[in-house]
Amino acid sequence: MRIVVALGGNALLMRGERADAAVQLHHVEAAARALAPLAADHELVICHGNGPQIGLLALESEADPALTRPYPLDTLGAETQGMIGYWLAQSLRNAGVRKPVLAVVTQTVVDAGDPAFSAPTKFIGPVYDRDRANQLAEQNGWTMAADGPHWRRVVPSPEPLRLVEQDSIEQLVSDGTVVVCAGGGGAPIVDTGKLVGVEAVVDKDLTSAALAIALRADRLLLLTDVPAVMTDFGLPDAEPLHHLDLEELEHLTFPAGSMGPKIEACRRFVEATGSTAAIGALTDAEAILRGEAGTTVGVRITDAPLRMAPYERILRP
Ligand SMILES: Nc1ncnc2c1ncn2[C@@H]1O[C@H](COP(=O)(O)OP(=O)(O)O)[C@@H](O)[C@H]1O
Ligand SMILES: NC(=O)OP(=O)(O)O
Repeated sequence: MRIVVALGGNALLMRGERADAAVQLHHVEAAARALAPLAADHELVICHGNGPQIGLLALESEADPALTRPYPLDTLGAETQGMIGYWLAQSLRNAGVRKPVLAVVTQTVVDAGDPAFSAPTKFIGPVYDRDRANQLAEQNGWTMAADGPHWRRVVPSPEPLRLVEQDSIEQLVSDGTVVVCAGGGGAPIVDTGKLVGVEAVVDKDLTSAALAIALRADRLLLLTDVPAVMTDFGLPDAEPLHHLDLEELEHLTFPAGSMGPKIEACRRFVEATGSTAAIGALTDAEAILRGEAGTTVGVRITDAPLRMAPYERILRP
């Protein structure tokens, strides 16, 4: 099978956790161990998030007195692709992947007229209390928005139209290379005859869906820090959803900055390919592929019951 996996930025650096390189590398190593079996048996393309990481780089850039202007988000996005791609490529090899592994910096074309440029929704960086968020908004001209009980910076997140390096990725994956690409949704650019970076962070789940469709992938796996899509999420009677078909999706709504884009990515992939997409925990990658964990969207893989036991703590906080 040809599989496109999207790894959540939050799974690589959990909310409230120290952003030290060693902490993140530790999470990347766990991700690599979970993905290594997939790499052995399938064609594998790995995309990753960068929300926490690009926010940190933006803070550093804002605070650097040596700079006339802070680095733009497209450039910081490319930096996160290099950093996380390096960690992933190294950790996949250390996890025993014997195929060639290549991390590539890629660009995602967006529309300069996308309404997202005037309505920021993408959470980046750490969480703050309301006072600190107000202070940063005033100091740096940032837009802040509520993320659960906290506040966080939000930036424009335009629609991914296509990846500039799509054909090269197809070539590499067809040749048996495990490709790490489209990190942070890809460095956002507009194409007006000349490629120019723009101030945005593209959603990596939507980019992964666009790439999975372009590569004619058999599966799209969106791996994050929750074991499944849940009804009444965060409430005591939350229940995991084993399976959703396209019709059911029409009647459900999910939060814009988190589960919403994942559901939309699944919908687009399933609609375009007639195959199966899935959402679940990173550590369950193999079980999700078999349809035994997580939430599948599209063609149902198995009727076996969802493995609930390990998730009790998360499902019923
Ligand atoms: N119905 C839901 N079921 C499960 N998780 C949900 C739901 N609604 C919102 N979420 C949130 O979505 C988050 C995953 O999205 P996101 O934070 O964007 O992840 P990532 O950075 O890993 O891609 C979960 O941590 C959870 O807080
Ligand atoms: N770019 C992006 O979608 O990152 P996260 O997964 O960290 O939100």
